[in-house]
Amino acid sequence: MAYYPIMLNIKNKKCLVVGGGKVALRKILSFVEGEALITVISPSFDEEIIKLAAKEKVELIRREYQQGDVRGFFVAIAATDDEKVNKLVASDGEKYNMLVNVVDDKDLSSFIVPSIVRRGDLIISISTSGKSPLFSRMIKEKLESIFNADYEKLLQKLYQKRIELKDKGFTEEEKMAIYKEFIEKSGLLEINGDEC
Ligand SMILES: C[C@@]1(CC(=O)O)c2cc3[nH]c(cc4nc(cc5[nH]c(cc(n2)[C@H]1CCC(=O)O)[C@@](C)(CC(=O)O)[C@@H]5CCC(=O)O)C(CC(=O)O)=C4CCC(=O)O)c(CCC(=O)O)c3CC(=O)O
Ligand SMILES: NC(=O)C1=CN([C@@H]2O[C@H](COP(=O)(O)OP(=O)(O)OC[C@H]3O[C@@H](n4cnc5c(N)ncnc54)[C@H](O)[C@@H]3O)[C@@H](O)[C@H]2O)C=CC1
Repeated sequence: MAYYPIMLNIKNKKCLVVGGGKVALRKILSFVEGEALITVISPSFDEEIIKLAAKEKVELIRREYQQGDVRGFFVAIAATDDEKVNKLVASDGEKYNMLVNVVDDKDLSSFIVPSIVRRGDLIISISTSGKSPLFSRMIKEKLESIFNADYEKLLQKLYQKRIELKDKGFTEEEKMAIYKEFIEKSGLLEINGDEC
């Protein structure tokens, strides 16, 4: 089985995280980036989560997960340290046809979360299909040292150019040549002097 990679628009969508520990925090932070309406259910919360909830759209519900809690959410992440609870969230998600990520079991997950290098709108996503999350993180760290803020700026310029050239009567080939020249001139895709 090969995973199907997508970019989800979660803005103003109700997203649930079950669990209030370190892994939950990481997943909540990525929901915050996506401007989701976030609910977290857990009998206890790490300090960082409590701080985050004070300034972002994060609702904390201090109790254990109860069967059916996933109802009405767009996506849910089971991030507790209790395998049984994570399994219950997964089976609830299946029942209601939802997207569910289970942090300790990729086979029960309808999606898994990649490692990300974010440079504004440029998103480089790395996944090992669940085989080695540490390897994902280390590849991310390597890419972070290569893809600096210049790439974000170049992307913004390319976007401006695309808007500028839209409906101006250029052929696709002509537009591609203009974009390519822009990219080549920047030198940002040259590795050891070679264009990659
Ligand atoms: C399947 C997946 C499900 C999911 O969470 O979506 C999953 C599952 C598991 N992770 C485990 C361990 C670790 N996870 C990390 C880190 C990250 N894990 C992330 C994603 C994923 N982790 C999905 C697949 C990603 C892929 O395809 O590569 C990242 C990329 C994104 C994120 O979590 O937001 C984030 C990097 C964030 C960053 O970029 O910095 C580290 C390293 C660290 O913490 O530094 C370790 C310890 C080292 C190691 O084990 O490799 C365990 C064992 C737990 C145990 O033993 O108890 C399981 C369960 C299992 O494999 O069964
Ligand atoms: N996917 C990933 O990237 C990774 C996954 N893991 C897995 O994630 C699990 C969680 O790890 P951490 O966040 O470090 O653990 P943690 O101990 O920091 O947090 C666990 C949280 O689960 C909550 N919880 C326990 N029972 C609950 C219930 N019935 N309902 C709701 N919440 C409940 C606890 O209150 C606590 O907030 C680990 O057991 C491990 O298997 C660990 C590392 C990385």
